[in-house]
Amino acid sequence: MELVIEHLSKTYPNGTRALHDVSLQIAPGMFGLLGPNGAGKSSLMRTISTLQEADSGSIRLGEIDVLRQPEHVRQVLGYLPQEFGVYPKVSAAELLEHFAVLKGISNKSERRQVVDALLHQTNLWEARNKNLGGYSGGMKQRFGIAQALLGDPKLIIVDEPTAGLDPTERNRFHNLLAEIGEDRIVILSTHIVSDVSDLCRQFAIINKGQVLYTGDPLVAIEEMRGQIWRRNVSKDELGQYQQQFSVISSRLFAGQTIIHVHSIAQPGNGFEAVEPTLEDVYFARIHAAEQVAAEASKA
Ligand SMILES: Nc1ncnc2c1ncn2[C@@H]1O[C@H](COP(=O)(O)OP(=O)(O)OP(=O)(O)O)[C@@H](O)[C@H]1O
Repeated sequence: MELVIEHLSKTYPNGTRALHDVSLQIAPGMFGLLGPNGAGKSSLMRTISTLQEADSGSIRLGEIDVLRQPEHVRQVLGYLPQEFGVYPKVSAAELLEHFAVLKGISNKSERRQVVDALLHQTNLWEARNKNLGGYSGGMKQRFGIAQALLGDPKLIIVDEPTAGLDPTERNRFHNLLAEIGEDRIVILSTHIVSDVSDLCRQFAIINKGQVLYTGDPLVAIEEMRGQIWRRNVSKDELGQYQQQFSVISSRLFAGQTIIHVHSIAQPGNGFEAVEPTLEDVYFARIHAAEQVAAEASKA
């Protein structure tokens, strides 16, 4: 089953253009949707999840017309929203049982089996009788995945799931996502580039409601080969370099400022070529789009 999004656009009543002619083709497996804050990721996720409408365009999930048959989508969809609220005074086992009833698993012994299996799969079995209010961020996110997996959905959407998790919990969450992404479509919306490079064989970069790139992360990296250059600069020089070159990122390392420049030709003395990463791809694409927008606003 494929998810095919074509020419999707959405402008909110206050005039904010959140999605502009978005087209994406998503095959089973993990798909990373990468973009800065405000790029339109949540708007797209909510539209695919049938929680809000689009102004124009279409979304097809296999045979289902997502925008016209929301009730069909809901039967095959699991959704972990950005803000996943839980009832603090009930246990994971109780709440999952309750969600399972809502999901229509009416046979008691079947429900028990499903709930127990999900608690094991998400590594919450030991803590199943603890109140959710006492769960850590990572445990809450794993519980979010458990509820999203009820009813064996074909499409799972997770919105910024690793924000705020410590490295161990993030790692554990990655492993869980990789496991559930084996045989269904999992869309992972995030601004954390390494979430995508670790997990996804397909991804897209969106910025200001527009798709800047979509494809395979390894291909995207390969395409940047030979175009990323690094140099150490002093803090005072940074502004000057930004004027002169396409500085796509600058970061401090051991008290020094390291810049990455995107350039097809060797930018000059003191620059050395580096192996590009997905982060370079991401910053280079966003930077190029901003340049185009700046030029257009000048004209
Ligand atoms: N209900 C709304 N009404 C008006 N504007 C909205 C609404 N929801 C989102 N926006 C605006 O639409 C744009 C896209 O927002 P969206 O939440 O989809 O982005 P995002 O990529 O998910 O960002 P974040 O990572 O910050 O959640 C932003 O400018 C946001 O302020």
